[in-house]
Amino acid sequence: MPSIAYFGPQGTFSEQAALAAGRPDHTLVPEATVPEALDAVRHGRADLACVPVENSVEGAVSATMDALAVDEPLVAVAEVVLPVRFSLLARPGTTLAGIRSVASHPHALAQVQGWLAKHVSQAAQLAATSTAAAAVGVLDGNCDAAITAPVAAEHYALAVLETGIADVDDAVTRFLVLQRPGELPTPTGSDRTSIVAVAAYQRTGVLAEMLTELALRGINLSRIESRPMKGRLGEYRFYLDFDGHVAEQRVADALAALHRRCHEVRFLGSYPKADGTPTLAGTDNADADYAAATDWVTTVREGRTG
Ligand SMILES: O=C(O)C(=O)C[C@]1(C(=O)O)C=C[C@@H](O)C=C1
Repeated sequence: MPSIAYFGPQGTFSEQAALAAGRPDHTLVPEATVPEALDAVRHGRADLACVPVENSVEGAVSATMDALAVDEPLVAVAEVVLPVRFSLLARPGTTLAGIRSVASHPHALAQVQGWLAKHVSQAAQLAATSTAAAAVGVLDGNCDAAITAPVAAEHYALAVLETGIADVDDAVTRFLVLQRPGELPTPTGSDRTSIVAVAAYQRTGVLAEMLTELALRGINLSRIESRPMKGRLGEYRFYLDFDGHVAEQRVADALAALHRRCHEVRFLGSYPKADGTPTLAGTDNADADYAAATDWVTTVREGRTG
């Protein structure tokens, strides 16, 4: 039976995202960390991995960004965007006033700072590997309460002290569903392409050059992040998300240009956008425009026209 590894244990937002990915034939396999979920796919223990990539409040999930840039390449085949509101779970009988420590994933804690300051300001905040791992920590007696996904209450014998917690009402997290490189998803007209590019650092204006390759082809950039290369200061990987599918000529053309300009380009997938909004493309950049232009150059080369 095919399987999806997700950032677990049971009861995380990542599990919810894996369930929402629309693969009812896949069994769900919890992994303790994002790199382990990705490695499960790299090493053939799972067919797909579902991991968080960015949150509208806290930004990039660096564990995911870093793990996607190294080791065997994986490519995204889908994205899932979930609204993020949290529950506060504790052992039965615990009161808000009695909570001395509250644990969660750092991303989750960052999204509820206002609520914690107002309601449990006395509690020390502890980092857990995930929201559900924090719930396990409460059961194990390592902390008094956990900030979790609401669904965690169905998996762990803990009391729900509060639910619907969010400093930002409309907060969302975006997850990627990834597989080993293989057949690409069919273009839908509402697609996103993700890449990681390592620029030639010593060249002045190199980032502007890279972005110009997209802009000239009418490609809409939807996200740019940088992460350090780790070994030295001043060297970065750039993560670019942009509208369009590599099957479209303007995107293929831009990728080829980036490949020429950069030390390294890693393709992270072309996949349907979760919100279904149509691909934004400037004028004169349709496949037919590229085909007509290529035909014309051919006639010039063959001496058939001026
Ligand atoms: O711990 C979880 O439940 C996760 O799926 C991780 C994660 C994250 O990394 O941002 C996902 C969504 C929420 O924003 C908080 C935590």
